[in-house]
Amino acid sequence: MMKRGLKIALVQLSVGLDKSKNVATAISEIHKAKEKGAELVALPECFNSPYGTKYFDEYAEEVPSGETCRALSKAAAEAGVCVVGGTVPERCGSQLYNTCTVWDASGKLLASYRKIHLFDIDIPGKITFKESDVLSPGNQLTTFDYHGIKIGLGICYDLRFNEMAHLLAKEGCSLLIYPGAFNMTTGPRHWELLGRARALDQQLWVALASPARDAHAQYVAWGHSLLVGPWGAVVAGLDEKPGTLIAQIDLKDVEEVRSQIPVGKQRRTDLYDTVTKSKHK
Ligand SMILES: O=C(O)CCC(=O)C(=O)O
Repeated sequence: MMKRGLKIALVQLSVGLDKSKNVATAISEIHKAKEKGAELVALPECFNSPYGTKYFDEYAEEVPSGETCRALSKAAAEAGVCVVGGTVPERCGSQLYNTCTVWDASGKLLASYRKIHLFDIDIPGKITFKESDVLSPGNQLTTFDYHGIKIGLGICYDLRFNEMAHLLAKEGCSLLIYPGAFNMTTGPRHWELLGRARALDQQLWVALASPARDAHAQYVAWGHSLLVGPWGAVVAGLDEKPGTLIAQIDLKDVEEVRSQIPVGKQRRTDLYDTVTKSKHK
């Protein structure tokens, strides 16, 4: 019988300048999460490198041949767990991307997703960030299947784009996973609100995995990794410190809300539509 749920772990890692140490911490937390019963372990955005445009080139690796990918594949196989490998700065020829890789429980690459919406914002006196100074955007929406559940991927700033979440839901996703690293300005204002909004609009589970907060870092992450259910309520969440959230995802909740409040079937697509384009660019 097809499995109806999944126990997932969101690992809120503390990330520093030492790349090998960052990767080693991630691997050790993957094993600990497995021991606590997790079937899928998700890591945060930019978990092998500090987050910042000045770091991406130095920390970048090829996907999937780089050392971080090899370590994730090995950990997934040894622990026997699916790993959503947060993100790493990816080098491909002369381009850099912000990329999430997914590994199945035998260590095989299941999916690879390059952030499609780059984080370019300017809030004077608070935060100015321009990923597009050094990164290129991906051009493809990405889903994968695990234990009979279709899972969609987004990365951080992608969370702000409801059309993307809508298209992933239309592809059949019941869970969207966003490795992310909001900051001390937009984190308290928007992180949870956006996670809940995407879950409520699309009537699916939403998991947000952040690095832990380091008050001395150049970019201070908000933390607060969380899991939102398809009714739009936060089911579990962390504070700003390193930690791991483990929670059960049940497909029954998705089916329940979608049948009881059937907005998915009530859309007036005769008047409007959202269509996937440039899928294979
Ligand atoms: O949207 C935000 O406020 C933060 C986004 C971000 O930090 C990112 O995309 O890496």
